[in-house]
Formats: sequence, structure tokens, C-alpha cells
Amino acid sequence: MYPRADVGPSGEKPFTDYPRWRLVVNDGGRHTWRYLKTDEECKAWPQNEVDKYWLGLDTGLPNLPPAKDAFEAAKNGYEFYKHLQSHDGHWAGEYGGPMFLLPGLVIGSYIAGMSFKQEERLEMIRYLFNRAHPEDGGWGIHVEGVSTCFGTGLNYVALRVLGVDADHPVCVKARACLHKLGGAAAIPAWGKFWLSLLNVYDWEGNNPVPPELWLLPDWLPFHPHRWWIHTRTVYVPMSYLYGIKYTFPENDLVRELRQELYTQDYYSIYWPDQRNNVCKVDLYSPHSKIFDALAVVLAGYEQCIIPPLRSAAVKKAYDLIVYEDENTDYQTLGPVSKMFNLVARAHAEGPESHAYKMHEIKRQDFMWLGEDGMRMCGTNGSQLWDLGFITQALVETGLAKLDENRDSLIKALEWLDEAQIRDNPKHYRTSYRHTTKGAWGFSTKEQGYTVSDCTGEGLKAAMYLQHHLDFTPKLISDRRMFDAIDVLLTMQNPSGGYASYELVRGPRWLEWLNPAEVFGDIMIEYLYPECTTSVITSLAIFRKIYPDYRSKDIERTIQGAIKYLHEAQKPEGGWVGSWGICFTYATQFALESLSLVGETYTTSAYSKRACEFLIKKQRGDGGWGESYKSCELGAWVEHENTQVVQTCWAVMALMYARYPHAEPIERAVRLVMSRQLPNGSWPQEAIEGIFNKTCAIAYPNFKFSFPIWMLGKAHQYLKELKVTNGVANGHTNGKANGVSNGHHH
Ligand SMILES: CC(C)=CCC[C@@H](C)[C@H]1CC[C@@]2(C)C3=C(CC[C@]12C)[C@@]1(C)CC[C@H](O)C(C)(C)[C@@H]1CC3
Repeated sequence: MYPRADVGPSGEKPFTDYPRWRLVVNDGGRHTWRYLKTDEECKAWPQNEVDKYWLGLDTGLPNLPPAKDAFEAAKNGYEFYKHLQSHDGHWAGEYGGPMFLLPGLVIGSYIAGMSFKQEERLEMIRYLFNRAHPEDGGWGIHVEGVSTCFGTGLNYVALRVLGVDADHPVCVKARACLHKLGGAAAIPAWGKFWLSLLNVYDWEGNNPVPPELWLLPDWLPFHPHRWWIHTRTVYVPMSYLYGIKYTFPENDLVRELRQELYTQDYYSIYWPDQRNNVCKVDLYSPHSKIFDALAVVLAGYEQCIIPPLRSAAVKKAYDLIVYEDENTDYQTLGPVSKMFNLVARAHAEGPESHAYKMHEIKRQDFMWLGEDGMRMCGTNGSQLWDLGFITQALVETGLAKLDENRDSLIKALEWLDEAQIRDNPKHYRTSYRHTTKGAWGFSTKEQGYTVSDCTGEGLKAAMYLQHHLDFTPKLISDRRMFDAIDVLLTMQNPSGGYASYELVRGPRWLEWLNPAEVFGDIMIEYLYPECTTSVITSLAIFRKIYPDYRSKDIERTIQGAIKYLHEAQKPEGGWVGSWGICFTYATQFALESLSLVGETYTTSAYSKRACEFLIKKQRGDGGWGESYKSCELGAWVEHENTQVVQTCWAVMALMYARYPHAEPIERAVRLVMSRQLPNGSWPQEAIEGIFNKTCAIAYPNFKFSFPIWMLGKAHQYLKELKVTNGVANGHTNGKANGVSNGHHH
């Protein structure tokens, strides 16, 4: 284990001196936290508001004159949020939530022989202390979830590796929780895998992850290149490590963990029986019969592998790892593949290699210090995504035109300009990548993955900033706007909808082969109302500015997408969100899309049904609140509290649909205003995002962008509604009533 950590029983107070931490922002939006050792350094490099805010220290930002109306509240909101913009123009932020990532960082670094700075290690320990559930001492799959074997087993090991003694009270309690959940024998597949790498679980206890699949011909319907990009990019290094049965050498820690993690004697465990032993609490997607049967066959093959075949397969998997590392400058697609790739490269090339050093450096990009300690983030940030929303909000609400906000918008545009991907990946076809030229990704250009909706939001932001404001430089050429359109047009699926990173490449039945019991719908790409909307709204705005570029293709794409959205609506009227929680999120997007083709409350049954669905869910206090459980179940589950961000999504949805009654909107506006703090900010409420049905993820910047957007827009909307309702005396024909939907400047 890393050096023994002598820490108190509680993580309430920082284990390090918080005024010494600085967030370094460089290289197109990279985030890394640095600890300054000396007072001189601190004096020469004072903490700024960005540092202070995210560390939970007092920002010292002043109280603002109380807002008298929604517009002033939005203005105050931006007056605060402007201070959280980094010098390079984007808004940094935490991207935590999942509780299965930090263990990968810790275990992976440990077995690869990479250390952490003392302060990082202490704050990671503290984070785990703070996130342990007070009642049972365990951890869930995400910060708000109940304790699971996956979360508890992995985070327990992480604490021990980080240097916490087995008899520390936090470990004692967590161990008891783990044992109650069946001990680590019952940990889900990805947990088994990490523990096997660390040599505290037997490889025999894993279902096979054969690299040989990569040698099959590409045209096969189940070839891994057809899987959802995150699943396959995790599977690549897993299949390599499984193929060579990488095992960390036994040491004292390994022997101790073998004693601590199980309810039975480690050396008496019959491992093949553990392959399908998964704790009930963790189980979201139980194995299908086909999966289990296939696993038996593959386990048989594992007993008699053909060595030349295995080495060819391992080599192919390794090539893919290298391509991925080089395509992303060692960021990799996400945090899980990041650490598996790191272990694989460390094993194959050793600590002196370039790959090792680069992986070690880029590990930092996933580590984020919050007021509760240091976590590992879901990606290397959400840079583009957050910038896309706040800039559109500023332009649509008119806040962009205020003198005091001009510089900040120009800065944002400069960042956006830098962030557009200008070429296809270095290893393009060989790593089965979708085209990237012209796209924007979710985080930074370096990470370099096309995401359909990020390209859509990025393009919208670019067009708004360049074409709807007269004071901005025109940094992004028409040609580059066309490149973005070109990539978007390659991403529409035959049924009209858009998936996340690529086209749907595989058949639905591949889901029967989902090996990760804790997630749902991860084997292939699916169509999402959110992604579809971001794309077609950007196309619609684009064609107003550039009516001649591929106009027929654009028209066809929009029509197809609307058809898909109609089909995806639930009978009750909402759309299920896959990336935000949940119905309020997706319905906001869907109604925006419908409004583009003139479908609003008064003109479209779809839109009307959706509005009525939302109105039914409005609470007595004027807001909306739904739990992350909505995403697990695909059915609305109330949150115990009203949520500002979801309230904003619901009201945005109603405004897109040109909902004709002012009262519900006014009540919601009052609620969101009542939650605003005197300095213009909003307090953090429940977690906002989700992925793979079960894992919640934080979008803390949403509590700025969406209230600002909603309030600014509602101010205008309600004014117009009054005029038209007054003039037309209740006649609220969608288009004719003059209520603009924001796009039509
Ligand atoms: C199961 C694994 C590999 C876990 C690692 C986490 C990733 C899979 C998650 C973390 C962040 C994440 C939710 C994300 C997305 C996909 C899955 C991610 C990368 C995307 C890009 C999908 C499209 C979405 O509309 C949106 C852009 C919001 C998200 C952003 C974050």
C-alpha cells in the first residue's frame, strides 16, 4: 500500500490546507489541481474566485441589489457566474457523482507503480470518508445511491490501498457493510475484474473477456466495433489484460485484503461458482440465459486456448489501446478505459516509456478537488457542454448585449473556436472511429471524440455568438460551420433519430450479451430525444443563416428526426431522459424540436399532451422535482424536494411549446427566484445527470445556466403573453400570437 495515512475518524474538516490549492486551467481547457507548498508561492499566485468557489471557500463576491423581476434575477445570476469563467473563456467545474471511478484510479495507479502526491492521497481518503453512508458505512454506485457491493467493495479496497488501516473506524464499518452484502465474492463483473488485477480475486472467478473477438471479421453483427463506444473502449484493454491474465505480485496488502474482503476463507473459495455470483442490491441487468451459455463455452475455450491465436488477439487489442491513447493524447474516451489503458501500457512498456509518463500526467485531468475531498470525474470535464448552454442562454435572454458582459462572451467564443476538432483522428479507420472533422466534443478538443449533441450545441453557440451579436470577432469561418454540418449529417440513423457518439452499429439483441450487471442499455448506441434535438435545432438555426448549404439534406434530416420524436413520446406525454434526470430534461429538448416545425400547444397534439403531462407534475410550490429513480424505472418518481434545475427545464419546455397560460410559469419563476442567494448564485441541490440508466452524475454548472436562461426567457415570454392574451382576448394561435421561441431573432 501507499504510505500509511494517519488520519482522524472524520473527513468533515479538510486533511490539507485548502487555501493552498489552485486550479490550473491550460491547453484548451485542461483542469488540474495543484497544492502550493510555501507561503511565497501562495502570495505570488493568489487564489481566484474559481478556486474558491469550487473548494467551497467564501468567494467574497458581494450581495447584489435584490431582483425586482425575472430578468434582474437572471442578470444577477450572471453577475455571479461570470466570476467563475476561467481566463481562457470556459467554465470549469466538477464532474463527479459516480462512485466506481476513484477505485480504478487508485488500484490502477498502485499496480502500475504510480504514486500520488501526499495531499492528493489525503483528500481522496477524505472524499471516501465523507461519501460513506452514515447509516451502514458503505458506498453506492453513485453519490446518492444506496450502498452496493460494487461501491462498497471497490471503495473499501481504495481506502486500504491509499494507506488507511483495516482497523480504522471507517474501514471497520465499511467492511461490516460489505460482508452484509455478501462480501467481495458477490461483486459485479467490473469489480471482479479490478480485484483480479490486484490479485485479491481469482481470474477463474470472472466470466471470460476474450480478446479473440477482435480477430473476427468486421461484418459479423456482434463484432465489438459495433458496440457502444464506451463499452467497447473499456472492453479493449480489459480483453488485453484478461488475455494475459495480468496479476499484481502478492504482497502484504494483497494477503490482508484476501482476509478482509470475504465472508469465507479466501483459499477455500470455489472460483468458477463466483462468476455469476452478483449481489441482489447491485443487479440492474441480470445476465441473459444466452450470456450465461456463451460464458460457459468461452470458459471452456479458455482452458485450451490456441497460443498463436491468443497472442495475435492480444496484439490486436494492444494495437487498439495504443491507437486510442494516441488519438486522445492519453486522455482516452473516459475514466474507466483511461485506467485500464494505463495499466496495460505500464505493463507492456514499463515506467520509463513515453506512454507511461503521458498516462501519469493525464491522470490528473480526471482528479477534481471539491469541498468534500478529491474525486475522480466522469470525463476530463464538461467544458464544451457547459459553455454551450450558458452562451446560448446569454444570447437568447439579451444578457449578452449588456456592455458589462461583452468581454466574457468574446472570451467564450475564443474558447469555442479553439475547441472545434479540425481533423479526423490520427488512427481513424483502424480504430473504428466516426469522423471528427468539424465536430465538438463533450469536454476538450484533446479528448477529441465527436458527440452528436455536443456538436449541435457547440455549433449553436458558435452561430449565436458570431451571428446574433455585432461586437464579436468572426473567428469560426463559414467553412468550419459547414464542416460541423457535414459531420452532423453523417450521424442520422435510418429511423430519423440521433445516438450519442456514432451511428447505431449493432442489433438490439446485443443487449443480451451485456456483461455489466449494474448498467442498462450499454451494448449498442440508442436513439435519444436529447441528442436528436440538439442536432436538429442547430440545423434549423444554421439554415436561416446559410440557406444554400445542403438545404435539402437538412430538410430531410429535420423531418426524419421529428418523426422519431413523435414515436418516442410516452403515452402519458413525456419523453424519458437518458442523460439528465429525467422527464423534465428530455421533454424540454423534445418540445424545443417540435416548436421548430411549428408544433406547439395549440397546433400539435404531441406538444399539448406533453405540456399537460408537465403541468400535472407541477408541485404546490410552483416547481418540479423528480428523482434519479425515474431513469432506472422509466417512470416518474417524485423527488422529496423541488429542484431548481428541473423546474427550469419544465418551464423551458412549456415556453418552447408556447404554453398559453401564464400562471404556472409565473409560479415557477417565483420559486426559482426565491431560491436565489443574495450574491446571485443558487445553492447546489440534488444531482442533475444520469448515464446507463443507473448512475447519476453531477452537472453543477446547470444550476447557473438553466436558471439564467429560464428566467431571462420567461421575463420576455410572460410580457408577450400578456400583450397577446390581452389583445387577442384568449386567442393564442401558436405562431400568430407573437410569442417568440427565442430562436427567431
Ligand atoms: C460505463 C462507463 C464506461 C463509465 C464511464 C462513464 C461514461 C460512460 C459516462 C460519463 C459521462 C457520460 C455520462 C456522458 C456521455 C456518455 C457517457 C459518459 C461519457 C454523453 C457524451 C452522451 C450524450 C449526452 O447527451 C451527453 C452529451 C450529455 C453525455 C455527456 C456525458
